[in-house]
Amino acid sequence: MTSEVISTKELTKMDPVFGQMSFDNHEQIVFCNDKDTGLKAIIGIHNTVLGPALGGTRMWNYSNEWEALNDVLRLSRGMTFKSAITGLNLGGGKAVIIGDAKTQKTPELMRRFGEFVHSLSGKYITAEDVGMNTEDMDIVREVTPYVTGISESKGGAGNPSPITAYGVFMGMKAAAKFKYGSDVLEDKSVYVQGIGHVGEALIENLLNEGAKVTISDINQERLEEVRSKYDVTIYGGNDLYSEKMDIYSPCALGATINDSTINKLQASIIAGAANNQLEDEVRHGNMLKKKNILYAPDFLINAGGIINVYAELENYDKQEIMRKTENIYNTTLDIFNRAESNNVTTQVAAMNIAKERIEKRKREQSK
Ligand SMILES: NC(=O)c1ccc[n+]([C@@H]2O[C@H](COP(=O)([O-])OP(=O)(O)OC[C@H]3O[C@@H](n4cnc5c(N)ncnc54)[C@H](O)[C@@H]3O)[C@@H](O)[C@H]2O)c1
Repeated sequence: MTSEVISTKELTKMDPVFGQMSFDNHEQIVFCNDKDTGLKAIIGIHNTVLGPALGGTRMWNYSNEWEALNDVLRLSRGMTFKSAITGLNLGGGKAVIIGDAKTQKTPELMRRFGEFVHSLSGKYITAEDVGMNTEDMDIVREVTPYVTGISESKGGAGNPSPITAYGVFMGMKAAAKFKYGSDVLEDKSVYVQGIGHVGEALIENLLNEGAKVTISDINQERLEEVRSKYDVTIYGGNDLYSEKMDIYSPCALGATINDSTINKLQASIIAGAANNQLEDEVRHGNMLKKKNILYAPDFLINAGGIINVYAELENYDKQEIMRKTENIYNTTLDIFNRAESNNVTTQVAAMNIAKERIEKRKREQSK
């Protein structure tokens, strides 16, 4: 990946850490290195006003350290607002491990990473993200209690992806309600970009409701595998953004909504799981609004995963997880209504609520 947004050339023009464009008053950034296991990781703690900074660990073969740093800065900031808007008592954090998850991830490396997490005494709590799974978190659990997303057999809430997908589905239905007057997705054409853990589970929800699903992925084998299981069409063209569709659902990586794609986009709704979908929150939020494309803010509708792992900390059960995730529907509708009445983008409307909650807690703490 990329730095999803800024080119390395741009990144290296700025001061290495605090001067980065993606630096947004982060509380702490921890660089972790271990020669024996080959671990090179960065933990980003953005904000802990509402609680410990919880966020997954992503393992990715970044082209350089600038890109890894930029990613962890952006992702950890996103977690702060995700937990805030979802009403969880958690702050925002995230970690990235630099390397290829397929060839460089070993139990020793994961354990060593867990020790670094442990050294922060609970200020940061980890979980899985791209390149990680519940088994990896089980290994981290051997050396620290500050980890969530562990297997059900080990007392955890299990794989968060189906819950994330359900939340995205709820957000998408709320968008349909707002846009078309009905939240039924039957016969709506939905393009799911990225059919990984979340994408596949989302497809199941969509097909159950009778939506017409087209899938795309850079992994051809994965496309064939998913098509063999479900009644979906594989996208065969080379410019998905120009296709006629009702709903575009980005479920791969971030920043796919940018100057070039918005100009082409024919969808009337964007609702997906990927983090940081807008390359530039303000500019691209405004462009979507102008084009009358309804954007369901990513950090609002993809919160099912964090609701699921939060259950491990708060000891609530599956029913409560589902209830909280289903509530994403109401929160999303509320955001759309606020955005419309205040004439702001949906991203701004959602961010304002999240920021208000953090500011309120800060005031209470300073009393
Ligand atoms: N897993 C969760 O619970 C969760 C929670 C919140 C947010 N998210 C976000 O949702 C997204 C998907 O998560 P996941 O767990 O399904 O990841 P995953 O790694 O299982 O799947 C990602 C899929 O996207 C594909 N992909 C990568 N680049 C692509 C591209 N340019 N075009 C098309 N496909 C591409 C990959 O081949 C893979 O199949 C990520 O951005 C993740 O951060 C996931």
